[in-house]
Amino acid sequence: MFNMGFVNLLQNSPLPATLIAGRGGAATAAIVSIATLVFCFFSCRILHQSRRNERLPPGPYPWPIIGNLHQLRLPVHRALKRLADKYGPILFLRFGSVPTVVVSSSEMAKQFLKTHDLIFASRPPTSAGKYFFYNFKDIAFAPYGDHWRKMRKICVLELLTAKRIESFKHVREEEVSAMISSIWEDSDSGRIPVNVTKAISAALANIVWRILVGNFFSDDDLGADGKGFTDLVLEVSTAAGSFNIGDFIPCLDWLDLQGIKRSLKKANRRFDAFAEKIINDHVDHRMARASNGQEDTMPHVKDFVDVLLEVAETNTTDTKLKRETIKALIFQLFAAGMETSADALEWAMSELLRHPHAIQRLQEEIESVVGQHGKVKESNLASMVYLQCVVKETLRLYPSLPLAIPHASVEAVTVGGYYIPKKTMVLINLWAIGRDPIVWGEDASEFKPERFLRVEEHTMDLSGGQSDFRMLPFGAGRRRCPGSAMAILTVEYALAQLLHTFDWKVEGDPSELDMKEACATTMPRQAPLFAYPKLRLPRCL
Ligand code: HEM
Repeated sequence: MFNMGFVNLLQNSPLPATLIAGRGGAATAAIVSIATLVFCFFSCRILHQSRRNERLPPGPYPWPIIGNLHQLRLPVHRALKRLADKYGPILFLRFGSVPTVVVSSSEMAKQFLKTHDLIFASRPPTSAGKYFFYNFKDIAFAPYGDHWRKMRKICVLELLTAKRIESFKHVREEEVSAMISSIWEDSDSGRIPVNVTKAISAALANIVWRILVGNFFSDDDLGADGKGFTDLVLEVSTAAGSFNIGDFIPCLDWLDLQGIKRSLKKANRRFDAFAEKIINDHVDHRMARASNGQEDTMPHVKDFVDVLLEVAETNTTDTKLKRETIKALIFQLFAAGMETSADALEWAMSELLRHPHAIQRLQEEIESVVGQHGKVKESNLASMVYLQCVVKETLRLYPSLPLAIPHASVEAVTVGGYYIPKKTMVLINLWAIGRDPIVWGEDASEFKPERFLRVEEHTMDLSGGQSDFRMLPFGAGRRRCPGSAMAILTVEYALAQLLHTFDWKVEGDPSELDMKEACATTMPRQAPLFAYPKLRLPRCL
């Protein structure tokens, strides 16, 4: 969803004239060719001048029009790491006409996200923000400014507070229990391998949806044409994660060569009707409760839509919310909260399955805290130090958004001795930073939760608000993830329960388990994870 990553870049490689001839005929192709030549001429000149006058960071020479786009391969975070190995931790590229800097070391990340945080706190304009999120009424794609500040304030002070997260404890407990039962059932009591990826995704969708909207997640809610809400999220994610030629070569934007704008607008129309119904239902319930006097006698746990409607009713102009904003937030928080946490959980399970000694150590720890028969409670997690190390190690190796969300500079600035022009897109390669051997040692690519047992690592704060930049799975600075506390709690809790209830086995040699990442918007496994569960604690089901 978030990673305006260049997921379909290679499939959608920019060959404008050919693409157009196929769609609209020779006349359009001729216009595009002329526009392309003119653009090519001017972009070469501008490029040449900036290279001559300013000391830009090093990088491969860009081609006219497409710049360095041809150098990207999937997965993009790996391709950018290879370029960083050649040119250094601050690397200059051009994606079409958009100047782009890739940051690949913790030292450099600190310069961008701490020293010059304010300058890089904006986002580049994207079609997803414009056409799906009601012209940037969301938070993640919104440029730095008043609207974003208001959204951030609402997220941090109203929606994702420690108290609010705690109020949904029962949701996490119920949904994790339901996941455990479904795993056991689907595996025919451990006789057939179960699709762990699917079970995790379903549980996370339910948890996040109930927190957001208050009722159970049903994929059929969206209605008519047989496509469910998950399909819609996938559709928008794919469009948002695709390379939209128009975002990078503005003179071709109007042509919508890949149909991305059309697809985003269509998805928005479908979602809008659905979201209107959600909001109307909430308004009706609130009125009914108020007229029955229930608000005082039977206070209920407010979901995020309740909270947003309350904020919308406040009279301060500072926080007054438009309906479109509520709709944009519903969709974005669902996608942000669900996909990322599900990815982290499935990678943790995958690595643990390859490392039986780590599973054993974890199970011993959990048992020592909750006993042999009890269920894990969220209040137990603080005593499970090794569990915390496993989650940190997973996020170090598998940051769900490997390139964060692109940042953009609001003014020109010099960083590390290099000139960074205004409106430069900045990609922070979180994946490369977490695997940097200079910081993490020669075994940086290996899964070793023990490395976090040292006090220095164990006390490391992952939220991105502190001064530690050795790993940044949640980003850092002003645009850091506001959902990190909720994410860590959910992942730790679900993982502890999965390991406490079952022993796990994969088909074949566990060390040979396929660990390739998919080229999606976030970074899930390429192949779903299948494993056999064996019940350890019958009374837990
Ligand atoms: C393991 C789970 C998660 C990971 C790894 C993760 C990671 C990230 C990262 C890397 C960013 C971009 C930071 C940047 O641009 O520098 C981000 C932004 C964001 N995340 Fe998360 N996230 C997770 C879970 C969540 C959850 C549970 C929520 C809320 C329900 C959430 C809401 C957001 C929002 C709203 C933003 C945009 C912030 C802004 O632009 O100001 N995330 N996340």
